[in-house]
Amino acid sequence: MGTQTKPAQFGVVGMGVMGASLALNIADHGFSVAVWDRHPEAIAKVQKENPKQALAGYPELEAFVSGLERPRRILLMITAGSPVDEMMARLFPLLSPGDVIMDAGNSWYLDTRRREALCKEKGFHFLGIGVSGGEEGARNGPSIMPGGPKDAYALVQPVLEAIAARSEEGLCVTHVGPEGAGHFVKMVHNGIEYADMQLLAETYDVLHRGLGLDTATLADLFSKWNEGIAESFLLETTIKVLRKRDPETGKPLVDMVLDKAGQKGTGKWTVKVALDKGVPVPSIASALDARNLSSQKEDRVAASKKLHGPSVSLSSEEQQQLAQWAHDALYAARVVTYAQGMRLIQAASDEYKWGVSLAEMARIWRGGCIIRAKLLTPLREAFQQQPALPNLMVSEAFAPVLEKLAPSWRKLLGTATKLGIPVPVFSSSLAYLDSYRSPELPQNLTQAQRDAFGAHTYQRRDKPDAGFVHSDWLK
Ligand SMILES: NC(=O)C1=CN([C@@H]2O[C@H](COP(=O)(O)OP(=O)(O)OC[C@H]3O[C@@H](n4cnc5c(N)ncnc54)[C@H](OP(=O)(O)O)[C@@H]3O)[C@@H](O)[C@H]2O)C=CC1
Ligand SMILES: O=C(CO)[C@H](O)[C@H](O)COP(=O)(O)O
Repeated sequence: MGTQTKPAQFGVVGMGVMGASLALNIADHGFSVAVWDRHPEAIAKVQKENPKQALAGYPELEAFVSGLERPRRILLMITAGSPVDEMMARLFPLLSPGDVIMDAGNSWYLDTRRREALCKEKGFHFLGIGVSGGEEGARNGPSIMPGGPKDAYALVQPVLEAIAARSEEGLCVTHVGPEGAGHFVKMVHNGIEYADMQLLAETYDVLHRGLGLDTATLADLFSKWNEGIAESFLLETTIKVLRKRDPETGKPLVDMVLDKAGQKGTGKWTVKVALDKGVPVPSIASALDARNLSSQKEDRVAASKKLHGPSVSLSSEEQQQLAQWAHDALYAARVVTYAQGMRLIQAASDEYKWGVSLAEMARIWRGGCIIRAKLLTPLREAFQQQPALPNLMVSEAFAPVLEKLAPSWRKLLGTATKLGIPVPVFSSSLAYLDSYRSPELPQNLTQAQRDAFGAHTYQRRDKPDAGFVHSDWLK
């Protein structure tokens, strides 16, 4: 296992996929790193596979903590939830005032607030840090979203800045805000990730099943798209996935994958929080529902025998234009998805007085993270020019783009609906755009219905100062 005599500058707890990669990344940048995992063999494995990084591994937690220079900087990269509380409880008796605990997993932001308060009581610092980029990002440069007290951030800033991704717009790390701001932003990042992934899945479905393009042709088409405005890490990943062949059958590997999507919970949290805060995020909610519905495989198979879709063919215009419509709709729907996520972050930042800069969030997402995309550059500029922008969709940069692309988007939806191919995120995103741009919505009827059956009262348009009134609708 091996220990070192000179105290290590940084400690990492958890040698799973992300913890091991982050520890190696930190070591690559010249910091001495001590590591601990509850299973010593996990430590030995990382050390054996990476002899150059010389990680100091400790099977005993006490020795690991003693082996760190003060103030100790300990990053937890373990399963979110109760394991983090358990780990902190084990660390507390071993720490000294001024030591810093960082939780870099996908933790619930209210847990982060609670943990920070608990650490403060005990004289320790606590940071809740969102990390995005998967295993590769953690190893070579993730996007990092740290939240917590600024003085605690200052103690770890050089390390986080050394290991973060760099884009043309700078380092992909910044202090997001106090308390759970970092984990909140990471949660919304994941919500956007769900919607963007589902948009790509819907695009693939319409062009594959609807237009009959095979996976190789789709990969070529998406590669062309990825050279233009639609460029993104998730599109790039989709291309790689579509090109992969199954060594066993020689078929495209994606065709061998069972169509039941899993999830670990951050998408669900995003939707729950959005509901609590009254911020509509229909694109993210539809993506979550799409995963949930996909998991009901047996029901879907049974239903397919009773509920039949349309039997129609595409017009020659649809055959020629569908790919272009899909391209335009993908970009426009993505803008709308990011608009919802940004609105949700703004709402939380206002409520908790976090002072999160949306422009900075767009900047640190430009490299390293799963939702990095070309559109984040004009998105950042939009929030830089107008920090109090009510919604990204009405920005000078994006309003004309949405105007221009919406006709293609409507055509795509029309064609998909005609074919009976589900496009839940494309359609809910367009409904969001259409609702947001409507000065009139039919909720006058909703209010009248509420008042009619439950005397819930309503406001009159012609007497705005009259307050809430009731009518006897049913007589
Ligand atoms: N994978 C990804 O792409 C990303 C993951 N994350 C987040 O990072 C965190 C870690 O994820 P990942 O590395 O993928 O997961 P892994 O399952 O690979 O690793 C989990 C780690 O947590 C440790 N662990 C679990 N329970 C306990 C406990 N009670 N006490 C101490 N250690 C415990 C495990 O130890 P042992 O192996 O010994 O059981 C292991 O080291 C999660 O919060 C995840 O949501 C964030 C961004 C991206
Ligand atoms: O945090 C991440 C990326 O930033 C993870 O990849 C994300 O948790 C995956 O989520 P899910 O398993 O729910 O699809």
